Amino acid sequence: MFKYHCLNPIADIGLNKFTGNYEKTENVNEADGVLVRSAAMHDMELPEKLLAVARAGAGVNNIPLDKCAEKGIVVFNTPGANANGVKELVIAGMLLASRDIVGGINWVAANKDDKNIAKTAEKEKKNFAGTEIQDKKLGLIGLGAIGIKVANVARHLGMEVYGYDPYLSVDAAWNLSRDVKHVLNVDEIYENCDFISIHVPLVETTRGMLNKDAIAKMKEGVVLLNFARDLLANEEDVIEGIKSGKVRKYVTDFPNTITAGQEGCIVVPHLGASTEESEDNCAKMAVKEMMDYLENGNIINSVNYPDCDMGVCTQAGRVAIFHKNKANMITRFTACFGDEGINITDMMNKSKGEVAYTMIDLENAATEEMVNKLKVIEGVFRVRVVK
Ligand SMILES: NC(=O)C1=CN([C@@H]2O[C@H](COP(=O)(O)OP(=O)(O)OC[C@H]3O[C@@H](n4cnc5c(N)ncnc54)[C@H](O)[C@@H]3O)[C@@H](O)[C@H]2O)C=CC1
Ligand SMILES: O=C(O)C(=O)COP(=O)(O)O
Repeated sequence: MFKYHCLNPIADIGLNKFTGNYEKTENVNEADGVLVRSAAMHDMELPEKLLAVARAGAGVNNIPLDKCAEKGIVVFNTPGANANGVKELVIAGMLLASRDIVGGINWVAANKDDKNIAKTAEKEKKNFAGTEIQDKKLGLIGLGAIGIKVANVARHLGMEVYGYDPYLSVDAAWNLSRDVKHVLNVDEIYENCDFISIHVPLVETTRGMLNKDAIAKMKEGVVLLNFARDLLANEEDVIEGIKSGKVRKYVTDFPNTITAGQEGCIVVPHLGASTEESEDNCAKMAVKEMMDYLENGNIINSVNYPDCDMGVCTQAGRVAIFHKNKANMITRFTACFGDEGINITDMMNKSKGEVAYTMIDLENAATEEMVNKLKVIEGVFRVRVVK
């Protein structure tokens, strides 16, 4: 029996995929797996028993990835599962920045008791007029699951699209409209685009990349859209840009004390992935990944361990070892079984950066003694008897 805990509400359609072998627990300390959306986990004590964290979503900056890796806790996310939800809101963001739709709606609500509202509206509407997005230039920083979708739909809306992503995957390149201008220097986006939308993960190298130096290179009246993470922008610099007239609007999905209620900022309460479809997709994918890992030891879509998939174990035993990615580890692991005369029928070793994962199928189940021998090998973080 496995136990799981939800740090955020997770869609039932996903949770219902758990079989009778799973039980929900309100006590995180007794959970084998944790499901999470945006709950902050950095200050959380990681329970000793915990084997896996599945983020029902894309961004994992709320999870201590390295700390989890060192404890042999696999962190998963759900690539692409909420990308369409975000894409649609980015398009809405461009439209909200182009015309004062919100101002207009508020005006109507404030004048609801005016018997002549139909007539007055015709006089007032000039105050909420704007521009169109067709034929404007859109620059996308990051062409992953979301960036590609925004690029392709913007082309259909008649925009000229520039894309920048130094790590563009082959899969992404296949899915990207041929009409998107792929630039190799982000400055080309800053210098040419009327709308700039950022879709990269928040990591040390991307933190604060939309700052005053970047803004200085941009066109007068640029619209900035941030549906990725607030800390990707130096928002004090963005506010300066708005005050000076250089930045026409800043559309962000991440309210904070810098942007909330600020003139020129259109702030949405982190609604990018809050659609029925995205929530369902993410929940289903997160639960599937967690079950495959808990039951079979297979890792698919992890952000802190390599993918490693040996299917369902048909042998008597399966052992999974989390360890440092360094020389001579496999020899030492195999010796632990060889010394006891246990035959290894299959094995797989994969690495990701400084960590590695080894799965070993055995003709006989591993004994406690063998597991203890593996645990004391220098560089081993965790040994898990899957079967
Ligand atoms: N507002 C919301 O509700 C949501 C926000 N997000 C945020 O959006 C981000 C992107 O999501 P996805 O597109 O699904 O992720 P993804 O992993 O599919 O795409 C990210 C892309 O950014 C690229 N990249 C990394 N560093 C870069 C750099 N310095 N310059 C340019 N490109 C760079 C990568 O090569 C990758 O193609 C997430 O990390 C998350 O922070 C994601 C989903 C929902
Ligand atoms: O997937 C992401 O990165 C998101 O930002 C969505 O967050 P949420 O699941 O809506 O709390």
